[in-house]
Amino acid sequence: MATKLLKAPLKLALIQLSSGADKAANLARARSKVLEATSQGANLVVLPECFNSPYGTKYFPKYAETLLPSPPTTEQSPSWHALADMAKEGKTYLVGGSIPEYWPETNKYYNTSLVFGPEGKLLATHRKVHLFDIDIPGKITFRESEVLSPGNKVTIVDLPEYGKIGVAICYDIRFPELATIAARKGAFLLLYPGAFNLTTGALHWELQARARAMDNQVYVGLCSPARDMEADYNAWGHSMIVDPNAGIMAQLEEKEDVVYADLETGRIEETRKGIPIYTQRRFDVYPDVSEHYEA
Ligand SMILES: NC(=O)CCC(=O)C(=O)O
Repeated sequence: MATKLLKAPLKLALIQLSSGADKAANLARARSKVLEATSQGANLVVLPECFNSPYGTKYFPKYAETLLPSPPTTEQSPSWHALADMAKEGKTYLVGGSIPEYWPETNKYYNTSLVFGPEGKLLATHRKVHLFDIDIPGKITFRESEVLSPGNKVTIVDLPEYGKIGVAICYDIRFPELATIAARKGAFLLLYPGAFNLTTGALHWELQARARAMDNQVYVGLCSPARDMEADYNAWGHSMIVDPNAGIMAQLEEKEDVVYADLETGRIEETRKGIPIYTQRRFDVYPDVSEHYEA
């Protein structure tokens, strides 16, 4: 029998973390929530975008950490070490949301996600590829590119017991090519730490999650910070997990909480058998976006 994309049942947990200005307090809170999730049996835990700081261009330089040499020292990157320790303590795979990263050689900042394995080893790094630059008059203007530089790769991480996952950050979800490349390279799950807001969250959060699942017939998880109406940026919340048929498995409200779902082997194959878009593509009519990507 052909191997399934998801090789073993997996409990996924998304932590809709409430964080504030105190980085050490944010890291301690993240640790307690990660361990709460692993005590419930989670094998893969996800934190939100900018989980260790407020979200906003003025905060990126203040909270940025340097990730080289690898591993960095605790002074260079307390978050790197906190995440590695959480993963090891909870014996879990951990997608560490994202943190602002500073790259001294080029004097550039990035919005970066660190992925750790159950032994506390760094497995992958994803720098947000598409920067959140939008202007909806009277509603929201935001320009990450005033401070940040974009990453330049698709991130696919192999979790040996389970299979491959695609990791990207927030606004990246609006660019379906990243998702399609990861899925065509064998990912069973696409994860997006992300902080939509009250305008775009209401418009598109659920739609984006379900669309990426539907297009690619894979599981999708979106992990938001909890909403804080005292903060400069009000996150949408509503962290959610979607199945390969684009059905919502579980979704939170806006408060701090953890959302879980049991991902089953065979669901992707069953979905693709029923609606076989996966084998019906017409690469003689349009290009395969994954063709030139080396996993
Ligand atoms: N942090 C982000 O990238 C926000 C993206 C967002 O709100 C959107 O609508 O897209």
